[in-house]
Amino acid sequence: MDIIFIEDLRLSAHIGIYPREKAMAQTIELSLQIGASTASAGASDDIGDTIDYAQVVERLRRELAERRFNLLEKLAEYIASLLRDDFGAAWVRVSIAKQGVMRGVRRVGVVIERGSRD
Ligand SMILES: Nc1nc2c(c(=O)[nH]1)N=C([C@H](O)[C@@H](O)CO)CN2
Repeated sequence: MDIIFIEDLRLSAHIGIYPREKAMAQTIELSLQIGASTASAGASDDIGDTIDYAQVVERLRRELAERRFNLLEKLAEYIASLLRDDFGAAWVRVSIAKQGVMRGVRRVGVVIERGSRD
């Protein structure tokens, strides 16, 4: 399994369970590992033969600008489904972190893996 990755993408999102979080967007940090064969693109040198990570970033910016989530878990599932259903990823690891939301803790977050690595 080959991997296309996006590391520490900072996005503005409406996410959280508390009223103050629902009232305004906050910055989340997103890291993605997207499992897909890169062999075709490696042979053809054509962006049409692979998952374009620039398109992934653009799509996520648009989606997060429009949607609201309570939990990081729900957002992670949403992103995993989007990558598999709309971008054709066979396997994904989605890591999402919030920074500075709790006293004494630098980052909190979730990591999920979905799909098959075979
Ligand atoms: N497992 C989770 N725990 C918590 C979440 C979450 O998304 N998943 N969210 C919150 C609050 O929104 C928090 O980020 C505010 O400090 C608390 N626990």
